[in-house]
Amino acid sequence: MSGNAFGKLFTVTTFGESHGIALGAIVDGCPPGVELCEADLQHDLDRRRPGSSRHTTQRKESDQVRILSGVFEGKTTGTSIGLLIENTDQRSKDYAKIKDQFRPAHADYTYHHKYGHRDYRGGGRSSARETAMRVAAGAIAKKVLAAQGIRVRGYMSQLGPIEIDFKAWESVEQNAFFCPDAAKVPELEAYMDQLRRDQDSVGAAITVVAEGVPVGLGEPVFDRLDAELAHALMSINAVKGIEIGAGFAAVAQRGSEHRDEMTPEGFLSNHAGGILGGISSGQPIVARLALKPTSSITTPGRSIDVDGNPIEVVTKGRHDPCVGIRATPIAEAMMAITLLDHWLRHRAQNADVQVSTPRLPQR
Ligand SMILES: Cc1cc2nc3c(=O)[nH]c(=O)nc-3n(C[C@H](O)[C@H](O)[C@H](O)COP(=O)(O)O)c2cc1C
Ligand SMILES: C=C(O[C@@H]1CC(C(=O)O)=C[C@@H](OP(=O)(O)O)[C@H]1O)C(=O)O
Repeated sequence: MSGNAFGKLFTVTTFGESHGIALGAIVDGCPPGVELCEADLQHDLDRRRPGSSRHTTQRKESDQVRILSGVFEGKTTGTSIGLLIENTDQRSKDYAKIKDQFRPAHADYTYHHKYGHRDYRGGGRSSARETAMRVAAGAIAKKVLAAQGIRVRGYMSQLGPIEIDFKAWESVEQNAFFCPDAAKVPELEAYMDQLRRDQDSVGAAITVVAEGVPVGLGEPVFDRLDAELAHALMSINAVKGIEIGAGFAAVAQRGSEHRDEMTPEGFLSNHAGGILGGISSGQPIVARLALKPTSSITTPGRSIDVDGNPIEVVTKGRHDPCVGIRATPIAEAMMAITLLDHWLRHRAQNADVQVSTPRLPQR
């Protein structure tokens, strides 16, 4: 196992390099009888796709997905779903100059030492191009969850130094940033335009929210839902931090403030982020991701080559000046995959559990 699979009952395995022939995924554990077609996956793939605004990499991929197996007469069969996206716009010559160099903050140095042989074209397997397949698999998970009343959505909550308050879900899909505050978009655009002129990159934060999650998903000890969510979200390229609910702000809170008090009408706050004891509480699950700035920039930086000589690296080519701009659909996908896996596990073990205590209304 080369660490390319995720999940226990609903599992996702991916293959393919950024400049190889194609990317693919094998999705196992999807319940049978789910109506599924390529269009169900394409919407989220289009949201993630490179080259769709001037603020992202200019690599132009249509990311048209094909369902190769696991669907018959428009419905999932319960067997492995095979997915394929062809690469069509590789420009491997961009990487010829840095083939024997290590870009600081990319995976070149670690892949070189781990494997002794690496596909330098586009970073090979280390490229975030791989996340297209997670988004395709995540769209399947979203569809199954939606039938259970569970909805996973995300938005950009910070771009570099610019903090973004949540205003409206409707705004999120109406700009290139997944920004929930339409009034902030011109500031984000101006910041990105200056950043490109500066030949630099910047980090970002993404917030992902799952609503309608029933109480009970998760496991009490090792596979705690928060631990598995952190695993899933941290496995996205360039993610350097995850918060659930209050996250690191909990450090400065007092117990009397942090605890989410309960009334028969529901919880009065959600500092827990919808998870208590590793198990969903029925409140919205809220996670925040910190993404680092892109490593591939044209500002010269010090590094070494494969022979250990000091060099100056300048990475030309087509790169995202802020990788967080395209990360929202990826984060949604990883949350949806994790939740569906736990939803199936919970159903398998606890479908017959009867509790006479009423459940708190969701708010
Ligand atoms: C959506 C997305 C797009 C990315 N685009 C680029 C890019 O254009 N250039 C680049 O150098 N890194 C890009 N990255 C980040 C690299 O893939 C990542 O930094 C690299 O794999 C090293 O892994 P690490 O940052 O997780 O340690 C992107 C990441 C994401 C999530
Ligand atoms: C291709 C995608 O993003 C790529 C992610 C990436 C990286 O290093 O992660 C580097 C760039 O690759 P290339 O130099 O081949 O264009 C991005 O364009 C994609 O997301 O589909």
